[in-house]
Amino acid sequence: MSDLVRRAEEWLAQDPDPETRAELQEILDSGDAAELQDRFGAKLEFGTAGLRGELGAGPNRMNRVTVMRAAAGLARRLGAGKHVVIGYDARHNSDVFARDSAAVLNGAGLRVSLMAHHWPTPVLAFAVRHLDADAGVMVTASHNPPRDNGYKVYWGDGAQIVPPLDEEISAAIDAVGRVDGLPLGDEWETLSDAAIVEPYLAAVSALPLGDARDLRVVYTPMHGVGGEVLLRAFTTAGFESPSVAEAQFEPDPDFPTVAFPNPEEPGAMDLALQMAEKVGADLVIANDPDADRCAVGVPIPDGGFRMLTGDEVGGLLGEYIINHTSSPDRLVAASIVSSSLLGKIARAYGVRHAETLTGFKWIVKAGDGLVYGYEEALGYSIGSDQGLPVRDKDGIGAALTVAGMAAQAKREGRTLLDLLDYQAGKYGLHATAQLSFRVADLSLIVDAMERLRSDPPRTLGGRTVLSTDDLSMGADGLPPTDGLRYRLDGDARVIIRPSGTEPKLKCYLEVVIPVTTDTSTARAQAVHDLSSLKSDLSMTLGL
Ligand SMILES: O=P([O-])(O)O[C@H]1O[C@H](COP(=O)(O)O)[C@@H](O)[C@H](O)[C@H]1O
Ligand SMILES: [Mg+2]
Repeated sequence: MSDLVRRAEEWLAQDPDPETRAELQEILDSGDAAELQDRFGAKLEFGTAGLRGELGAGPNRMNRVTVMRAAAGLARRLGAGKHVVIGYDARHNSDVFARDSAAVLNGAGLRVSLMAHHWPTPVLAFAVRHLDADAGVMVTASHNPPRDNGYKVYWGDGAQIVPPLDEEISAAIDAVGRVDGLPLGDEWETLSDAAIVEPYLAAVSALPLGDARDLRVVYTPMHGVGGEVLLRAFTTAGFESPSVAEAQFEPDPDFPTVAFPNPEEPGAMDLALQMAEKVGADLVIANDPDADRCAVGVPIPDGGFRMLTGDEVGGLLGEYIINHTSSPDRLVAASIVSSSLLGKIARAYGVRHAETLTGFKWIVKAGDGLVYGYEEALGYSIGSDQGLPVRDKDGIGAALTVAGMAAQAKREGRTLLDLLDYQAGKYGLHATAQLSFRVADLSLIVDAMERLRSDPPRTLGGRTVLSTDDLSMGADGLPPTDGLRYRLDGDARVIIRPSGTEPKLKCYLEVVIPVTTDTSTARAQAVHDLSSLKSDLSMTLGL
């Protein structure tokens, strides 16, 4: 306890933020050992997408001290004279964290370009390469709850950092002394709309979008920062401006109309779907709050709309991009927790295919010639024969490409659902689902993984487990990662892994059903099979 108190007092003495100082003083005064342990017994580490955590005082929270330390560590690892671009979303304190980072980096002798406004994550990822910078920082917690914030770090190749670079930066952060002793600079360049958003818009509107433009689109940025840039992207590319879910259009760090600002969460799409019914939309598009994810909804024949899964959109875009590129050494990639459909599509066209670990930082590094990468978590990076303009997932480039594809289908008298049926007939119905368990105590996840390893399930959802891969030992030449993969009887697969961005255990399910009579019979079978897998997994995991 006394050691924790000492660390807390040392933190308090250097914290420039009166709010977190008051919060920490209160904890110290109350002598709340559990709170101190939670905040000072651990520190935020680089996860799937940078640092991410709750706002509040202490090294295990996002706050000005954590951010200044991260920037100082990054500065040490890069060295004076290097150029860093900084972007930020509209969350609580994101702009403050961005300015603190700019001051620390500049104070350490680095050149800094700071976005003039809260723009989407893909604009920052684009900017790193467009400006030929050495690194980038995006202050965002993406789709996490309002109380969180985060720090995505990019290297000069425009992709988020992977090991061992993240470990090297962590070590450099650990070597930072007190932040109140850091030299602060105030000479940085402000990146205007013309300097960065316009070139980004030019790049995404040059993607292979086809030439059909007749489409009625409803859009929501889910209280995040995608709105303005997405609407401009649509009109720049020649589409009519989408109708917007007004109550969610302006950035709002409290995300007032949704429980979680994640298009995958139940209820998050309600407003946009109501609007889509009202205007008779052909397509509903949502971005997550930092606009790197893209969710897609379509009208269904019996009335109403349905959201497509990330894997459904991933398969459609995959075949579309293969059909709209021609370079001989093209490569497409997806993460191992995504559907196996992309691999089958690639094989059918004689295109190279790669599987990577979860996280877009891995997907964009799948290899040379990458024209398309996707993951089930609504993440897509779209390219052309010239490569990917954004080496991270891009919810805006993806939205445009889906719109281009849907408009082309519409011109031919078809819908995206028809395209899905076509793919099911050609490759088999690849149906996927996710089951995730949010926990208050991370040790529950550690225990669940340990139980699975010590007492491996023999069957899941009534299917025999044919083989188990412990991904922590490395599998298929991939770097080791905490996770378990089960291959099941009858072409089914389950992967279980702890999230690297939220306190969640995630299970990714896939069943492949051959289409023998018609797709609706196969779909009904898939729904049944996935739900028995889900209920069996819930029981097995006991979470
Ligand atoms: O949150 P975002 O939109 O930055 O997205 C980040 O986190 C997602 C969830 O990761 P995990 O399953 O480890 O929580 C990853 O799929 C994604 O590649 C990564 O960029
Ligand atoms: Mg995001």
